[in-house]
Amino acid sequence: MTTLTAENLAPRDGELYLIRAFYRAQQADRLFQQLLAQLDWRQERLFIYGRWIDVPRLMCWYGDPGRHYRYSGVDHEPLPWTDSLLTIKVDVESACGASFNSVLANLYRNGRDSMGCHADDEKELGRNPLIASLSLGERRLLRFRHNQSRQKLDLELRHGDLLLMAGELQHHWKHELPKTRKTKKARINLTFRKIDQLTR
Ligand SMILES: O=C(O)CCC(=O)C(=O)O
Ligand SMILES: [Fe+2]
Repeated sequence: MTTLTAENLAPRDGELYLIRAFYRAQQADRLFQQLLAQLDWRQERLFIYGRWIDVPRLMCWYGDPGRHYRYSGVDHEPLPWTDSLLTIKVDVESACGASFNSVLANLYRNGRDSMGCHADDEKELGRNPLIASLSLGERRLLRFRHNQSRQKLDLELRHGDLLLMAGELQHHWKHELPKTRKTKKARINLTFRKIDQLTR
């Protein structure tokens, strides 16, 4: 495990820190295998233009009880933390000096799986959220685009890398994980988040 000495990679309007090999290969291998086998991976579906579409990846949501979160248009109650997720959470928290109460896990089974362009700007995350994103398995491209200038920033996320998104980033940039023909192998991504309890 390495700690934060990174420079801000965002050219403007936000903060992006990339810690390469936060977990070294061997430990990253072990975590990848554990998460792949142990997490409760689910196929979510979206109702678009009158029909149900499979989301192009598997997902699951873990966290402290009561930390509801909306994704794919559905309100989700978190699953209870697993040992592996708790271990990672503690490591990530000490690296970035912040605490998290939930994690969204995504499994991209191969290069055909993807995530569309979005910002993590849900109200529950607060105004300028810190989101810590751990990559395991195949390397994939994460593409950022600035809302006004359309400036593009591509980051290759590799096995064991930790990416921190902070400051105003979610207000000014969107990000996506495009499909690719370069790989047929799987990648897991964990995004640790702090969800405020909103009164509803
Ligand atoms: O898989 C990734 O690296 C991106 C995940 C992401 O943007 C999200 O979960 O909000
Ligand atoms: Fe995101």
